[in-house]
This record gives sequence, structure tokens and C-alpha cells, in this order.
Amino acid sequence: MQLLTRSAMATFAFSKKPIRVAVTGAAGQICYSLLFRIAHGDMLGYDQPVILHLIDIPAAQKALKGVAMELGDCAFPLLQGIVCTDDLKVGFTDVEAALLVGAKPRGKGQERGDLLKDNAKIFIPQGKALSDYAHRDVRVLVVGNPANTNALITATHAVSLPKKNFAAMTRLDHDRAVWQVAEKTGSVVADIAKVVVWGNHSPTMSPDLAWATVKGKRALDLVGEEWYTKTFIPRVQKRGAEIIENRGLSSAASAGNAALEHMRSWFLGHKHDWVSFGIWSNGNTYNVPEGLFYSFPVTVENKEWSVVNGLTITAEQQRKMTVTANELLEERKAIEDLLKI
Ligand SMILES: NC(=O)C1=CN([C@@H]2O[C@H](COP(=O)(O)OP(=O)(O)OC[C@H]3O[C@@H](n4cnc5c(N)ncnc54)[C@H](O)[C@@H]3O)[C@@H](O)[C@H]2O)C=CC1
Ligand SMILES: O=C([O-])CC(=O)C(=O)O
Repeated sequence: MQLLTRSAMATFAFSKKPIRVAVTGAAGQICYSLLFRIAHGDMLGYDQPVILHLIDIPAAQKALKGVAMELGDCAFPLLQGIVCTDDLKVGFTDVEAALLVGAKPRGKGQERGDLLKDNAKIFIPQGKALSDYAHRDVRVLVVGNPANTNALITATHAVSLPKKNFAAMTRLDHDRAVWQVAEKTGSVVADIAKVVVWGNHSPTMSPDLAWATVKGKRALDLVGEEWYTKTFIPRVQKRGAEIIENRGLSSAASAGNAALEHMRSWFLGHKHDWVSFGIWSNGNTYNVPEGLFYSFPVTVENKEWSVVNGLTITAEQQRKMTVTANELLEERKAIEDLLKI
């Protein structure tokens, strides 16, 4: 691959119109790695200029200014502007990508669902502002936990935008699953295909290797049933808690990477393999009730995802998929007042 000098890259970059990218929680820990990689071109491509809209609460504006100063100090050729704000109108006007990261993270001993009370209300004004001010073709990724139900709140209040343009992030779970299989089988990430994560971004999620392959061979034959059920599934389900236990803080760089990879797949396509997106369920897919943001296997082309259809689901797998759907139904019930438009 040819490496371009900074000035050659800038000349190249100027030929495309910049894309406005909004990121909430921009002064927080996930964004401290995410923003720099977006500005470097890792998300939308190394020929795509960006203007970053950094959104955080009033109390975080000074810290946000520091982050913006550091972004500037990197002199990224693709970064054509930085907007720092606590005003959602300014933050979301004309944005074509929005990453909703801003929310409280959990601490030790908490589940993500425990954050519903604190975090859910954040997403009502954000959904409304996206509806009023964002580019009509915006793609919105909800990262702040509990991500699936927060995505439901956001999309519900974004009345003028299609639900298909919203997603909850389960890419981190997907990538965790891929890494576990690569490590177990002594292979590399590029050898692994057709991993699936179903349902909620919570310990009820269902990481599924039924179709997964390693260099074209059936992954389940290589890893064995015992490791699959006793190690792999619980490890992926509880990896967030394992990180908190070790790091003392919730995952940040890996979450930022997953957000970036999710958006990259959405904007630049993901046809070579399946990937997991938490998306609006239409009630006709794999027996998932309508109106939940549920993680399905998808492929992506021309900025539109399509669920991988026609998979044969065993009775045991269907049971697991129902458990995680039921949890999402309970979360929806707990915030039903927040869904009133
Ligand atoms: N879906 C997923 O896979 C993952 C989700 N997360 C979630 O991401 C969220 C952020 O995590 P961190 O960056 O580690 O937290 P953090 O506490 O370091 O940063 C959160 C930032 O959000 C800001 N914020 C709070 N309310 C806001 C609002 N209404 N508008 C804009 N900004 C607001 C805060 O001021 C702070 O700067 C947490 O809810 C965490 O649980 C974390 C890892 C993975
Ligand atoms: O576990 C947490 O609270 C943060 C998160 O969502 C993850 O790492 O998957």
C-alpha cells in the first residue's frame, strides 16, 4: 500500500465534500480514543474529510475544549473543522453520522440495565434534535448503555427519520466473540467468518457459533461443545464486567473501536462477512417481537443493512433468543412513559 505524505493526503482529501460527524459524550473516556481515529480517517475512509461536532454537557465544556485543542494539535489532513457545543441544534445540524456515546457508564456490581433510570432520558431530546436538524440521510449509532433501549427511545422521538437509520452497538460483543474463537483455534481474526450475536447488549445476549467458520471449517467442530457452552458463551456475555473488574473502569478503547468499525461497515459496506447490528425488529424476523432494537446478523451495501435471512434455528437457540428478547420487552416496559411522543 502506498503511503502518502501529509500534504499529498490533504490535496487528495480536499476533492471530497466533508461529512459532518456528531459525537456525544465527547469529553468522556470512549471518545478520547474514538475522536482521534475518526479524524485520522479510520471510520469513513482516508479520502473523506470530516467536520467533527463534539457534544457534551455544560459542565464538561472546559474538558471538551482541551480535547478539541489536542485534535487540532494532531494536524489531521482530513479534519476540516471542529464544533464544540452543549446545544443539540448546533450539534446535530446537517450531520450525516451521529455516535451517541454520552451517558453514564456502570461501575462494579451494576448491570447495564441499572443505568436505565439515569441514562434513558438523555435520548429523548437527542432523538428530537436529530429529527429536526440532522441530514435526512443520517445514520445514528447508540453506544450509551443500556444501548438497545436507548436506541429505541432515540428512534421513537426522531419522528421524521426512518427507524432503519438507527442502531444499537453490539459490534463490541461481535468482535469479542471473533477474538475468542481466533485465540482458541490458534488462527487469526481474518480466518473467522459468520459469527452472530443475537439480542440485547447485556448478559442475556446470545453469541452463536452455529454457522461460524475458521478458514472455511466449521468452528464448532474445532472448539468443541464444552468450551463453546461453558467458556465462550459466558465470557462474551460478561466480558464488559470482566473489563471493569480488571481495569476498574468500563471498556473504552475497545468500545471506541467497535463504534468506529460499526460506522465504517455502515458507510463503506460489509458484504464479505456477517456482522452484528442492534436494529429495529419488524416482528417478522426470527420470531423477535416487533419494535425492539435487537442484535441480528446483517450484511451492508450502499449504506443499508439487510438481515441474514433463512437461517435454521434450533429449539435451544430459539429459547436463548427469546430470553434476550424478553429482557428487552421488560426494559421497554420500564421506560414506556419515555416512549410517549
Ligand atoms: N454499547 C457498548 O458496547 C458499550 C457502551 N458503553 C457505554 O458508553 C457510555 C459512555 O462511556 P464512557 O465514555 O466510558 O463514559 P464517561 O463517563 O467517561 O463519559 C461519558 C461522557 O458523556 C457525557 N454526557 C453525559 N450526559 C450527556 C448528555 N446528555 N449529552 C452529551 N454528553 C453527555 C459526560 O459529560 C461524559 O463526558 C456509557 O453508558 C457506557 O456504559 C461502554 C462500552 C461499550
Ligand atoms: O460493560 C459495560 O458496562 C461497558 C460495556 O457495555 C461493555 O464493555 O460491553
